[in-house]
Amino acid sequence: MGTPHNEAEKGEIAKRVLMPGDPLRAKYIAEHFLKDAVCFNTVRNMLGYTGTYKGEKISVMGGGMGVPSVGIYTYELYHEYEVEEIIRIGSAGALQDDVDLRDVVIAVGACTDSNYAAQYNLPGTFAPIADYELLESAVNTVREKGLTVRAGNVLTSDVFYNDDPTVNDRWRKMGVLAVEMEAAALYMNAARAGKKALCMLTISDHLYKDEKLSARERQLGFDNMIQIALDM
Ligand SMILES: Nc1nc2c(nc(Br)n2[C@@H]2O[C@H](CO)[C@@H](O)[C@H]2O)c(=O)[nH]1
Repeated sequence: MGTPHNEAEKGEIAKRVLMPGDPLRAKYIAEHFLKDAVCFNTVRNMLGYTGTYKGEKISVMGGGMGVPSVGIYTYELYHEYEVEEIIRIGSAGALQDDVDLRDVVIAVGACTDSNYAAQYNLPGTFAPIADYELLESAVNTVREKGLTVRAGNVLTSDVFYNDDPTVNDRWRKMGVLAVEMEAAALYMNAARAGKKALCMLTISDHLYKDEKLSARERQLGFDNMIQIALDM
């Protein structure tokens, strides 16, 4: 049957889904970390796979860039495919001096400049937050691996190239750790569906230091985060 964006049949997607932005990373994870991985979606090349890790069924699927894209794919996973947990594994730009390249940032909450929450007609400002059990499990796993983890607020922005150069300074003064473009939509969809979500990010660029990871270092950092998501 499927949906307008996902040709998977019901039952083909596991209860837990890892979600990188880039579908080619979903392919990479399926090929390098999962056993007996089977592709369940090729619509718009937003690749998704289901395989096993240490005997447990798990799926991995790209979510694309930005709130609208992740809003579509995660809504369908929760509502059409009975997915229970979605763990976004992505990358982000650092906003704080004490957040460094290769750090793992776990989004306790996701501030946003997106209008996504307007659909709920709430009498105030909704706080998009991670599921506590997933958060605790991820933080413990990162610590067991001796990696640096920062847990705090992130910014989910709808704009990558902002015409106003001062916006980052204003989020920075509020202690926001990093900026990306998807977490808030995932957290709002999970809250509305009564399901679980977590967003883990590796820092691949720094907005206040002229530092960037090489492609090799970016891949290494991503492998660490995949391992955390699989072992948590
Ligand atoms: N807006 C924004 N998004 C970023 C940044 N660094 C990274 Br990696 N991203 C993420 O990478 C994609 C944009 O390059 C989006 O999916 C974001 O989640 C950044 O400095 N700013």
